[in-house]
Amino acid sequence: MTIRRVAIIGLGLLGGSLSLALREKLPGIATTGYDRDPATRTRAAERGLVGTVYDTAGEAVSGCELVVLCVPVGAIGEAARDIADVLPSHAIVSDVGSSKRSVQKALAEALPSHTCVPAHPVAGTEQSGPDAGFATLFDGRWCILTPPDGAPQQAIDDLTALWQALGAKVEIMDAEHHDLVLAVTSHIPHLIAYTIVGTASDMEDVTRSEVIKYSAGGFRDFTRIAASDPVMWRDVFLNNRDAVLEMLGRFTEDLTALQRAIRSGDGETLHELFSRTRDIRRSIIDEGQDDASPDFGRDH
Ligand SMILES: NC(=O)c1ccc[n+]([C@@H]2O[C@H](COP(=O)([O-])OP(=O)(O)OC[C@H]3O[C@@H](n4cnc5c(N)ncnc54)[C@H](O)[C@@H]3O)[C@@H](O)[C@H]2O)c1
Ligand SMILES: O=C(O)C(=O)C[C@]1(C(=O)O)C=C[C@@H](O)C=C1
Repeated sequence: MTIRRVAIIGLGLLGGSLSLALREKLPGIATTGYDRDPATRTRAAERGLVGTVYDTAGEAVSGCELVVLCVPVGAIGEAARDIADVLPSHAIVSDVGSSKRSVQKALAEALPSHTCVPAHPVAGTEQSGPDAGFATLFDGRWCILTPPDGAPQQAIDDLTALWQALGAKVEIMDAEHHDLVLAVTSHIPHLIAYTIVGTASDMEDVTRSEVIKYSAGGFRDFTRIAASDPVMWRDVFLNNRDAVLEMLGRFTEDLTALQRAIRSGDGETLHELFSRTRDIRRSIIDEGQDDASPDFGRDH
């Protein structure tokens, strides 16, 4: 199917970036948008994020071939129900949510007769809202598609071609596997950042000005991640509960082993782990340079 018109529901960081990337890289495609927050709709129109911002989701999806839901994963069901009665029957529905199992279920329940192909562009920042988006966010980044069994190949191909045209590399994955992988690579790192910054703040009596004063070091990296949107991340943890809890169990065991090594003065264990993790960091950097990743080296 030729995609001529794309509706974007949710005009924050991801919706805004997707709209700007579409407008810049695929200018032949018309874009429409809706956000449930009136102030966001006004700002999105001022920034020209999409061709037309509508006051209802129904108007935004009218006549489109593709709808992309760019809302927190806990709001996907509601956003899909909002358009269910007016969505053109041939339209493909996708999303950008950070967890995929619950999204797949919510879409199947809300839109049983439509073609739904969930997606997750693994690219973002700690910013949110209609001013946060930028057109190059997806350049050289992975976008993981998690089509349910029986999804039409044509729809998968159309979505793959679209994300590739926006600069992303596409991978197809089972939703369950996606959630397990992302629990380790994205969700638990965020949980650790939220925890360490929370712990430091709870210790304010002891640390007070030192937290600010010395935050140019490793702690500063954690504060960037811990500044990420609270609604988005609340929803990620509630919607990827099983995978996060499973991986958190393994993480806790490894942390306990390190605790034991420190207590018993086992420097060999510490040195071996730290050498291994340094190699991992170096290989990620090498890969990033090969990809010319756009935000590599930004101020973390
Ligand atoms: N932030 C990241 O780094 C990142 C990266 C990849 C994927 N994601 C995923 O992208 C999605 C959007 O995240 P974001 O960072 O753009 O958040 P954001 O807060 O910047 O934008 C979300 C927008 O959705 C709107 N919204 C909420 N419920 C709605 C509804 N029912 N109907 C219409 N609009 C609604 C909000 O008003 C808000 O403007 C989330 O599912 C998130 O998991 C985020
Ligand atoms: O760079 C960041 O700020 C991010 O947290 C981006 C990040 C990630 O964890 O890598 C966050 C959530 C996503 O779903 C995808 C990307």
